[in-house]
This record gives sequence, structure tokens and C-alpha cells, in this order.
Amino acid sequence: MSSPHTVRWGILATGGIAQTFTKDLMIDPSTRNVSDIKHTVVAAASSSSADRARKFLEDCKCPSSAAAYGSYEDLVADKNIDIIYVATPHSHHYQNTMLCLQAGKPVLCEKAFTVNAAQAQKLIETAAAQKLFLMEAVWTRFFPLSRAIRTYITSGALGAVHRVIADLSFGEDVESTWGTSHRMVNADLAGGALLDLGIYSLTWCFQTLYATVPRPHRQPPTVASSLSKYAPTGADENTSIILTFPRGPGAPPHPAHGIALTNLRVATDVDGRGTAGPAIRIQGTRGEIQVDGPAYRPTRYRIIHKSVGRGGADRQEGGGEESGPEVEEFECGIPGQGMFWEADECGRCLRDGLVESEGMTHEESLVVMETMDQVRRQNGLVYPEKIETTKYPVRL
Ligand SMILES: NC(=O)C1=CN([C@@H]2O[C@H](COP(=O)(O)OP(=O)(O)OC[C@H]3O[C@@H](n4cnc5c(N)ncnc54)[C@H](OP(=O)(O)O)[C@@H]3O)[C@@H](O)[C@H]2O)C=CC1
Ligand SMILES: O=C1OC[C@@H](O)[C@H](O)[C@H]1O
Repeated sequence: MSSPHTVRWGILATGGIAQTFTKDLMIDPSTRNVSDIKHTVVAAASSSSADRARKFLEDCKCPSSAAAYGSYEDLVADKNIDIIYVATPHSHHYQNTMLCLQAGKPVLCEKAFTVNAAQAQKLIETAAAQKLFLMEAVWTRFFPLSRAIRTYITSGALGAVHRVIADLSFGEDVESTWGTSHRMVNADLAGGALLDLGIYSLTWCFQTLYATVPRPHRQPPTVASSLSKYAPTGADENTSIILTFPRGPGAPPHPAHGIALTNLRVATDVDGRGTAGPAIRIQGTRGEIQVDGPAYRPTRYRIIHKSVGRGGADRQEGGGEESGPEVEEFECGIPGQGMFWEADECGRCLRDGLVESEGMTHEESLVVMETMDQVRRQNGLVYPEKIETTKYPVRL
């Protein structure tokens, strides 16, 4: 057996998710049955100080040889780095990712990819011109659970999928939890439910209704939406979206609806015990897949088969013969947070000289950003010009 390919990471920013991701990188890949890829962290940078970056590296138990930088500019100049993970707020993704790409570094950039589609387009063009790998860090798409569900749908076993309902809502007292400056609600940081949480509801609609169609036949959905703002900052706190995925050659002949929901004041899981039901329902003519939340880190799903003798048009007088179990339950444990699967994907793409991942293509990141742009346009949600601009460099 050949030795694993080692990926040397640089971490840009030292906040909450940077810690979680980096700790996942440090987990032995064999615990998730991975033997072809290994990860190491060779550097981290904090925009506030090198001391903060040093403490971050220690807290995450990174190798003692890892370099600690007090600026992102110093990080991107480090010749030992294979790829940079950008973990700043949404507002900063465009500027920070452009900095990395222009310094010749491949990038895994946190979601939401950028503030708008125009920025995403520029990053994709820059990566293509430089022949550099670039991916939006939609980690959930790389879970074995997500892959299994997509495979099940493409096999046709669920029949024609007509509707997907996906919700990621938090149920917080917004004022006391986030105030006005926290990145969740701060418009200067492109905060709000849509870009932060709604993107996962959209992810479930897209990965089941868009990514399951052969690539040449994928068509962007039409978008209808409603959004309410959090008065103190103008960021959105309640956003509901209905997507209609057109059908045609290479795809099922009927349009399918994706309903993507997000709300900061009411919760998907109201009692924290799943009593309210699944976060995601994928409804096909032969059955339904129900995925328990949270939508960003699901560990459990079930397939409910529409059996002969039960329900709908297949109902028979006196009940019919049933074939197989009516409900199949799947439990998918995660040996860590689960961010390592997207990191493994980056490693394989770098090893194979790819500039994008089939699991999260540039085109799909762009279509999702365009979808969120439409939702914002339909409801008058605009962020400050300095974070909507495609100008580079801009000091934020
Ligand atoms: N995939 C997932 O599950 C999750 C993804 N996220 C995404 O990750 C990104 C960061 O979120 P999170 O880690 O929670 O945020 P934090 O606020 O915890 O960290 C953000 C970091 O970005 C850096 N930064 C640079 N400029 C600014 C600025 N003006 N204001 C605030 N921070 C700044 C800081 O690091 P430094 O001082 O070191 O430069 C800061 O610690 C967001 O895009 C978010 O959507 C968040 C949570 C979960
Ligand atoms: O990406 C995310 O997933 C988990 C949430 O807690 C977080 O706010 C969000 O940014």
C-alpha cells in the first residue's frame, strides 16, 4: 500500500470555527477509516497578534514546529503551506481569499463563500487563472451520510423527488444572545440568518435536487422568498425560500420544489430532543428520507418506504403484501466534529492536481450565492458597500 499524501495546512484566523476545524485536522485519520490522506498544520495567523496565533496552535495541539504569524500577509508568504483555511466572518472572505490566491495558495474558505455572487465569480476566475484549488467549506456535503443520501437518490430508489423541506433555525432571544455586534447579526460582518444558517437549508435542497442531476443538465432554480429583518442591525432574522428546480433532458420530467427555512427566534428542534421531528424531509414517489438535525451536522436519518398496502394511490383494500421493512434507520457516528471529511477531500484534490472538488463545484457555489443574492434583492437586504464590493484590496 502506498504511503498517505500529507497536506500541510495554514490557518487564517483563530476564532471559534478555526479551532474546531484545526482540532479535527489533528485527529488520526484511521479513526474514520481513511488511510490515503494525512493532515498537519504548519502555520496559523491571527490579525491581532502572533501571540494569539501561538496560543491557538498550542490549544489545538498542533506540531511545535508550526509558525505563528501576527498578520495574514505573513501567513500567505509561508512557502511550507499547501493550502490555507480561511475562517474569518463572511464580510472578510473575499478579501482574505483573494490575498491567498494572489500569493499562489490554494484555499478552503468557510461558508458563506462570499457576500455576493459577483465576489464568488471573481475568486473563481482568479483561482482558474492561477490554476489553484479553491473550495467553499460546506463541510456537511462531505459527510458519509450526505454521500449515502445522494447515492440513494441517484439510484432511483426514492422514485422521483418532488419536494425537499429543510430547516435550520435556532430559537434564541436574539437581543440578549447576540446584541448588535456579534457576527450572527452584525451587518458590517454580513451577518444574518440567511448567510449563516440558511445556507445549510439551501445546501440540503441543492445537494438533493441539483447535485443529483448529471452535471450538463443542471439548471438553477427560480426563487421566491420572504425575509424579516432584525431591527437593531437590519440583518435578516427570519427567511423562507421556495425554490423551483426546472426539469428537462437528463433530469426528471417534473419540476421539484425545495423549501429552505431559517429563523433565529424559533427552533427546528424546540426541546433539544428531536420531538419536533426531522430537520430535513426529502420526498419522492417511492418514499421519504428524513434527516434529523442539526442540518449542518446530522448523524441520523431514516428511509420510509412507501409500501404496497400503505398510503396514497398504492393503498389496497384489506391491505396488501409488504416487501421489506417499512422504515430503515441509519445512525452515523462522527469521531470528532466531522470537519475532517472536507479536509480529506481537499487533500485528495491537491494530490490529484484538481482545481475544484466534484463534491462542491465552483458552479454550484456560484448558483447558491446567486440564489441568496435573489433572496436579498427580493427583500431589500443590502450590506455596506465596502463588503459588497469586488474591489481588491480593500481594508476592512
Ligand atoms: N462550518 C461550520 O460549522 C461553521 C462555520 N462558521 C463560519 O466560519 C466563519 C467564522 O465564524 P466563527 O469562527 O464562529 O467566528 P469568530 O468570531 O469566532 O472568529 C472569527 C475570526 O476572524 C478573525 N477576524 C478578522 N477580522 C475580524 C473582524 N473584523 N471581526 C471579527 N473577526 C475577525 C478573528 O481572528 P484573528 O483575530 O485571529 O485574526 C476572529 O477570531 C464564518 O464564515 C462562519 O459562517 C462558523 C461556525 C461554524
Ligand atoms: O456554520 C455554522 O454552523 C453552526 C452554527 O452554530 C454556526 O452559527 C454557523 O456559522
